[in-house]
Amino acid sequence: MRPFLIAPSILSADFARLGDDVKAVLDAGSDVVHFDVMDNHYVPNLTIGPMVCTALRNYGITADIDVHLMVKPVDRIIPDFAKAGASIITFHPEASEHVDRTLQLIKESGCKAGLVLNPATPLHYLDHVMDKLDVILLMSVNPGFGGQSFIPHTLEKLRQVRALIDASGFDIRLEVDGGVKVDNIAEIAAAGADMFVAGSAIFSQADYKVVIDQMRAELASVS
Ligand SMILES: O=C(CO)[C@H](O)[C@H](O)COP(=O)(O)O
Repeated sequence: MRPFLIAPSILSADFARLGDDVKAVLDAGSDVVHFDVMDNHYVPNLTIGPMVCTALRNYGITADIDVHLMVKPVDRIIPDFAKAGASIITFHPEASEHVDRTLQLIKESGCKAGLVLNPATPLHYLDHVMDKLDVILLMSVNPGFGGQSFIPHTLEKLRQVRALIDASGFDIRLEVDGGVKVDNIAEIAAAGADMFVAGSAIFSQADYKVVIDQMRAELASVS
């Protein structure tokens, strides 16, 4: 398994001082900035777009930015996010008319590409596109809001996707998003995840380093 990556979801960051907050969470030892894009159409919430991604890059954020598109349609916003400095772009297959074409568009834009599966979305969406995926993101809550509880059946889904990835031989990250905390991250890693999105668990704490160190200590116990 590759090194575990911790990706704070800036959905729970302080938007009034976003640059400083993102810098703080990276300085505290996290790896990747998870950037949640919601359109009040595909999901019932409205967040941030490419201009905010550009602003973070202009502010000096050099870490990978993992853009999770919860928007429909997806294709027309992809080149804008690539220009804005996205490193990874993931989308929900139900939000794309042509999943293969959308994956290709992300790659042609120079970003890594991934599919996101909601808690009730079947794994068959992965059929025929494994060779085009850099990331598979399993939602462990229904998308739209931070601070929800981890849905336990995600553990079995993670085990199934881990087996699919290992059997495929492709180099694909298995990311999980929603309700990830210090007290469940080891169990989630043991089920096969290697990239962990955590919003409220990190940003609700006064000292981000304490909680990130605790997550790393939990992950160290997983072989
Ligand atoms: O995509 C998301 C919601 O759609 C968020 O990234 C996710 O819920 C993370 O927040 P938390 O760690 O607080 O559950």
